[in-house]
Amino acid sequence: MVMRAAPGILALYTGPALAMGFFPVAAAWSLKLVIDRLAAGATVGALLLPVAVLTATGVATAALPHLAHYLRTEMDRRVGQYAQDRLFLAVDRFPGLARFENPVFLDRLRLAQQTVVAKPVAGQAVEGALGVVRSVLTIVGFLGSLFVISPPTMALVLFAALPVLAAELLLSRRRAATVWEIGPDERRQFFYMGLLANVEAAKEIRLFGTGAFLRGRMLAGRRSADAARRTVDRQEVRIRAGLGLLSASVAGAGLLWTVGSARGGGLTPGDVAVFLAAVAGVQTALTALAGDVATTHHALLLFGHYLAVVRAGPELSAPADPRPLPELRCGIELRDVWFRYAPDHPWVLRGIDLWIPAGSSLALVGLNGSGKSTLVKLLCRFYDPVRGSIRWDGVDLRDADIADLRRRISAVFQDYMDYDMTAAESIAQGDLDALGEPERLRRAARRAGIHEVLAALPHGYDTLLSRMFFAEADKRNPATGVMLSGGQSQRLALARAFVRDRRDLMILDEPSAGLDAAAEHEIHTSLRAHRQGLTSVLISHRLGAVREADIIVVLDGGRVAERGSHGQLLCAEGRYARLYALQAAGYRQEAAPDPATAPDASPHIA
Ligand SMILES: Nc1ncnc2c1ncn2[C@@H]1O[C@H](COP(=O)(O)OP(=O)(O)OP(=O)(O)O)[C@@H](O)[C@H]1O
Repeated sequence: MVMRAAPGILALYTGPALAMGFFPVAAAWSLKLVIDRLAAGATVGALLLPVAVLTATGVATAALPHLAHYLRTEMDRRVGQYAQDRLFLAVDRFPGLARFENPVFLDRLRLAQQTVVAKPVAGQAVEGALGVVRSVLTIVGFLGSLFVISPPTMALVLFAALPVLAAELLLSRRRAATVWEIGPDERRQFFYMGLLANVEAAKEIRLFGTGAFLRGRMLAGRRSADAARRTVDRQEVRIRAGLGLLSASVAGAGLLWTVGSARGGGLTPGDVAVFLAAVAGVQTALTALAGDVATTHHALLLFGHYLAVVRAGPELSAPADPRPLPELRCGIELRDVWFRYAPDHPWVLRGIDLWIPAGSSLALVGLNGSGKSTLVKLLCRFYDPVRGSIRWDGVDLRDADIADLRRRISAVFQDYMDYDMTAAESIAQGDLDALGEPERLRRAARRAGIHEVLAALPHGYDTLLSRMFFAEADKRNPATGVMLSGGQSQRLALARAFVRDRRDLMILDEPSAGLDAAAEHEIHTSLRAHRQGLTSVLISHRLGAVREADIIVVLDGGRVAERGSHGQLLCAEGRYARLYALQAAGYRQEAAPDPATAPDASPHIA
């Protein structure tokens, strides 16, 4: 990845990073030559070269780390950008919703974001790998020096190195495993942190006084994650202390031996200097080597999460040779559709058979949890039926290209989005081609009954519908951004669906739940007027809003309990008729004292 994202920088960085491995050995040998020649009364000319090498290595040792640091930082920036792009490209390509609801996958995604995008793990791996090579160069240079002076000392130093390496590898594996193990605790912690700082949650938290309770839960997650980290830290301290003792013993034994040999005339003063530099240099390089191996190992283990996300294939099958999905001419058929969100979850849809003729309006009604929203999610192919099929003019949705299908659908979902963008951009999310077509945006806004509100904003359609991006100084200036009311935001979501004109299927999942009665009436009248051959599926708990639909389907426990027109269902005197009567009675009772002040003219499912 580094080679793809920053090849030039990597090449530049490799040179100084490796060169630094030679410097300690070159400096030690130059020092030996200076000391030995001085002791032998050498001329200035004979001292010049070793002194020059000593000076040059000193200068390079002082300067190169700064250059290397700059190159490393630049490399991290480029790799971070590349990784971020690749990661979110992969996420954007997941066709369905299942991955976003899978906690294990969400953990991987979070770790990938934290370690590869936000932190330069790839750069760490490269630096670690180069560090390993650099340390090996230093160690080989010094071991060679020790071999010249005393082969047994070299063997002793080498022997002491092996436990250091083994221990560092063990620690690195433990640390990486801990990062994964504490995932659920961290997720819990982030959830509560988000909740405590969330403007939507702030109202309930304050009114219900749940702040301390939520904070307690957040801290419990934190304490549990910290306890796991502390265990690894303690293990690390114990192992590192033992290794330090081993290193000090090796250095002490070596020192005794060289001083004794030098006194006996077996070694020159320069040899003693090289020996001391070699023992210190090998131990420093070994510690660095072990640290670099551990860093690289840890970085690569974490990088595995990034690769798992980037390489995760589509969770919905994609046909090798997709069948074209033409304009809807006949209708959409649900054939014995069974669905549950996971194998260990209960069935949500249980054998739905449904025919939605092209050009008709179908309304789905039913109690909470009866499966209405799930059914429309299947129509958009966010999930596939577990059994049965959904056919678009006879073509099973699984045999068509998903992008083709979605191009033919427009929708307002129950949990519609509020975008922190300008009004124009927010509407144009429905069809980005409309960004350059203000008249299309205005037409959609008019249909959704929000045009007047948007036109009256300080910068009209170019007003930012958010207060979150401002500098402190702009905060008091309403022209920099405004907040819409809940109902106005819902109308904006409708405008977003309307701007996707010329689509075959319009899905409206409670499009008017946040609107007042007059607005709801106006929206439904507008929908009827603009339908013109459009096939629509409407979900609403207000039965007054669905009575005009061509077909009304009552879902109960994931099954179709009744179907027919409003009149037919009333005559059948089944569930629909009972619910309708119940709602109508409620309104009659409320409306009786003063019909003019009745809050809502259409009945609701209780
Ligand atoms: N993402 C999900 N994962 C697991 N279960 C889910 C998920 N979404 C919905 N369910 C479950 O599926 C069932 C049907 O939910 P659905 O949202 O389709 O009902 P609905 O009829 O639209 O309800 P409402 O009228 O409250 O909007 C519910 O029992 C719900 O708990």
